[in-house]
Amino acid sequence: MTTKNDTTTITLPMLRDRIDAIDAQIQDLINERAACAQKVAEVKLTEQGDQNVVFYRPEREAQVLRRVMERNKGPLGNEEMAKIFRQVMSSCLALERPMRIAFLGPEGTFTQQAALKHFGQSIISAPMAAIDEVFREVESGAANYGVVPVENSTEGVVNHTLDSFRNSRLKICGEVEVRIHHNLLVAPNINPDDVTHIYSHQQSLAQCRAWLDRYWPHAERVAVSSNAEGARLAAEAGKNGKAVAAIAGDIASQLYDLVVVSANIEDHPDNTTRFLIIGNEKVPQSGKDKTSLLVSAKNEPGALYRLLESFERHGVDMTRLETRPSLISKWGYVFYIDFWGHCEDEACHAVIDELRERASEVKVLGSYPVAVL
Ligand SMILES: O=C(O)C(=O)C[C@]1(C(=O)O)C=C[C@@H](O)C=C1
Repeated sequence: MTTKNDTTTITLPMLRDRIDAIDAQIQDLINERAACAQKVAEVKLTEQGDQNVVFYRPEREAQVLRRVMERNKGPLGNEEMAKIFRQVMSSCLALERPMRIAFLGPEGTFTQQAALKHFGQSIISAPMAAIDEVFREVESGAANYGVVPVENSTEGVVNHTLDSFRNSRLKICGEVEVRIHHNLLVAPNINPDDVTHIYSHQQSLAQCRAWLDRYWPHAERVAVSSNAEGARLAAEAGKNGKAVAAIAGDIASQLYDLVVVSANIEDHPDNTTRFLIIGNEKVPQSGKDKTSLLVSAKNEPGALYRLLESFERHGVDMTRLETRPSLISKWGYVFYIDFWGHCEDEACHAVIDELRERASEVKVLGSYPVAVL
């Protein structure tokens, strides 16, 4: 190989030598960074005392990743570069204190994928059987943080998650989005043409409704607790020669050794789920934040209008408004409101103060950095 205007030949061994030298430099620098993180842990322990030291700092991580993307010159893309730094920080944090992360299990769910996307690979995974168990695990201190699904771009909100915030003191300290690709899966010994039942989580079945109506109108759809559980059941059934299929993602198909009959069967190609990170601490401002509130309106004419008017007047941009039954009075409702900004930003603070005067209850569920990756 020769370069333009240059007669010097660049050989493969030369390039590999150069890569080896760069790798050695990167390795030294990563270890230098890791040693810094260890020092950070010592400072945190001295400043905060042994009890309740907060090692994980979502606002700082978001700032680091945003800066990585802003200064990136390529040829690696911004996201690719941020993913590398995501893992570097994950390793550094594990060196400070390994984080136990509870998520809606079993192993292989999209929620696990979200946990790994948000925290990196260096975590202790704690799969839970249900959303309220994730909340309990974090409340009890058995897990440092939890990850739960909150809304899907095709199917809307995950009611269980919203309802779990009612009686919980946990705070939302982050969000993460995952593109959801579904596959129709069977055990290797099963002929797909024989399939009589299709197992998956009810949300996943709904996200593939049109595809199932078209290609599998006669197979019975069976809702189970998660799509990974559906994959496990399909694998078990296959061992007994039963022609059962599952709808699940790539991780679950690999985990349970299933064969992909059809890939990417979701009805909407941009099918995305948003997950929340829940923890025990409030998160300081990161410079680009969102806030989530739970608001009980007074049962009187114009009550909702007066809540919304406050956002408009202070120029605070709402991103979501959900209504759920209040569970206290029949036909009473509570509202889940998300908006841009941090509860300590002046305008957001003013809105929250006004809502407290106008609503019967306002609970700040958390202010947290907008998802970076
Ligand atoms: O800055 C800190 O507080 C750190 O602990 C360092 C660090 C990092 O590796 O950059 C690690 C973990 C935190 O969640 C945030 C950042």
